[in-house]
Amino acid sequence: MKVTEHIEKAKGKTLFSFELIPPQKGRSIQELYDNIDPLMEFNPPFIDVTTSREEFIYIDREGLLDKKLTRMRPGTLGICASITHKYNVDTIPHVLCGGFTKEETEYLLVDCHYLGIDNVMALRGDAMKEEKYFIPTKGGHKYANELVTQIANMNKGQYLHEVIETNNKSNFCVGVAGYPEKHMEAPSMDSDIRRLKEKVDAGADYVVTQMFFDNKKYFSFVEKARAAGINIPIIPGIKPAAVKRHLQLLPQVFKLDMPDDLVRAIEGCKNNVEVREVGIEFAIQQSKELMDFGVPVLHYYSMGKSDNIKKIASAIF
Ligand SMILES: NC(=O)C1=CN([C@@H]2O[C@H](COP(=O)(O)OP(=O)(O)OC[C@H]3O[C@@H](n4cnc5c(N)ncnc54)[C@H](O)[C@@H]3O)[C@@H](O)[C@H]2O)C=CC1
Ligand SMILES: Nc1nc(=O)c2c([nH]1)NC[C@@H]1CN(c3ccc(C(=O)N[C@@H](CCC(=O)O)C(=O)O)cc3)CN21
Repeated sequence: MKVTEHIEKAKGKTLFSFELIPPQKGRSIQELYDNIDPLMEFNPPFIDVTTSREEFIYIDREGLLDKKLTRMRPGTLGICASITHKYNVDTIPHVLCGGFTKEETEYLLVDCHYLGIDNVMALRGDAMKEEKYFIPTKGGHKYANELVTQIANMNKGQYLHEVIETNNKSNFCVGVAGYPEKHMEAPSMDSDIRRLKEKVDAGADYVVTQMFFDNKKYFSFVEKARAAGINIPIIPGIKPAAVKRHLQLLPQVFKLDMPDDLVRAIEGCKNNVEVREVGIEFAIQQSKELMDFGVPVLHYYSMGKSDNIKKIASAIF
């Protein structure tokens, strides 16, 4: 079922969902299941599975470093199919521009369609580690709105190069990313909102936001989006702070501000066990306020261990 249908069916009740990152290759899918199991009691209507970019690795061959390009966390679609099969829940693969040609994206979408996966999250994706800025893959898309257009075309029965037109159309519900604190590369908030509107006009059905810690940023983002004519659901993404290192890392990696009361509370912690508790308590308060605002879904970036997400969900749902 589509995300938008889940939201309609909930009739104003806030839903719970979360996001997983595939394990490093060579590891077991059981690790993922162990983190999903404790969260299933909160009835997530859907679970997102991220797609990781390829990266350069360096292999030491008797003193000479051999540079190889590889995807360290493959398996997004297989994980989606197996989670749906095991838990009877909708899964949403993240589809990226970076690292994929348009043809490869088409094959992936065909696989999704055959598997009965009818939601995809369409993202440009991050720059590779050694790149300062995102460099489009040869034969791939430059911005997420182009990817949304490709998916929307498939929904019309139009495949690449117009080689095939068919009445057996896909019917993907398409999610896109939104940035309450502006995307790091966008020159202004207004231009970023215009870019978001382009994705919506291309066919996006809902937005999931980048993580944020200050709800005021989300409320103001929703207001600006509505004023710009964006009328689709805007789902807040929430990441509980969990380790002291997050004080530097999260603002640096995701270009966001942390409220001073949270910063002070984390600074005052003696160890990461305490930080985890502070992060949980903060996320509970944040989630409660968002729920009162009437958000359709609270979407948690669990990305690994789920014990903190379970505590938050227990307090909220
Ligand atoms: N919020 C989320 O749920 C997730 C976000 N991401 C990350 O989001 C980041 C970007 O992905 P998207 O938001 O999908 O990219 P996007 O293509 O929508 O936007 C990327 C940047 O380019 C700008 N832009 C967009 N279209 C443009 C155009 N035609 N001309 C000039 N500038 C344009 C935007 O303002 C933004 O600064 C990546 O770093 C990605 O990995 C990844 C996974 C999940
Ligand atoms: N720029 C960007 N890239 C992404 O892949 C991404 C977003 N933003 N925002 C939305 C979701 C959330 N994602 C993530 C990815 C990793 C962590 C995470 O747990 N990161 C490490 C620190 C970051 C690092 O080491 O680079 C952590 O310890 O929390 C959280 C959310 C993936 N998605």
